[in-house]
Amino acid sequence: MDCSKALVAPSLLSCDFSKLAIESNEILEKGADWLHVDVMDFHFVPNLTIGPCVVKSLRPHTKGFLDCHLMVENPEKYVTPFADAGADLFNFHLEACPSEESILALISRVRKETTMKVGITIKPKTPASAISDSILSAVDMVLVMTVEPGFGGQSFMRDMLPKVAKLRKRRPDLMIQVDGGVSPETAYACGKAGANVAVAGSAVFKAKDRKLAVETIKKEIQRGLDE
Ligand SMILES: O=C(CO)[C@H](O)[C@H](O)COP(=O)(O)O
Repeated sequence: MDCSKALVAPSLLSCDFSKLAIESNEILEKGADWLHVDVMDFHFVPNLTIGPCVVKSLRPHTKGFLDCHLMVENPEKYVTPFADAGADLFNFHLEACPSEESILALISRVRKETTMKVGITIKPKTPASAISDSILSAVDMVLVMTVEPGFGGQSFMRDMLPKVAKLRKRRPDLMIQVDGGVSPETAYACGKAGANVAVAGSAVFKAKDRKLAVETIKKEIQRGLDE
């Protein structure tokens, strides 16, 4: 995975669920790199969204990279269901795990039992230092939330960017994703801090010109990365 290249992962949370496969493929044709799947269980966050059955239904209809962000308690229970459903990336929350050992064990299990890439996510109140060096060197990606997880359409938390910069300094070769309130206006700062993967829901799916929105976010992330 090349972290010097800007990627845009539109959040399917903001698409029309009745046309999930159509919306997914259309946004890929318009330049999106990945499809971001927001999995919420109504316990870890106060919302209930997509589960493995939906991912399994979508899988045969798209070749898109399914970047699954699990906002769930007990993420270890979801490894087999998401692997069987055809997820490409299993990204779980640090806050959902009781200890560093349990996180490292879960990462190893995903690697041993599946072909999925693995990521770790931190919520706004969790410092970058909560991700130990062992965890940081074991994952393919870190996601720094730039809103409180649970809902699309919230305002971007610019004060999360120093966390991105700290993580980028600790692992220059890592994929770093930002999620929440990312738009053509906020993307440059994300790239400048060191994030190379932008999740964007409302800024893409609610845009009049979705292609332009994807292209602009990607261009702005890349401009920040290149500076
Ligand atoms: O993880 C999420 C919410 O928990 C969503 O991916 C995120 O909020 C994207 O939506 P938007 O770009 O509209 O903020």
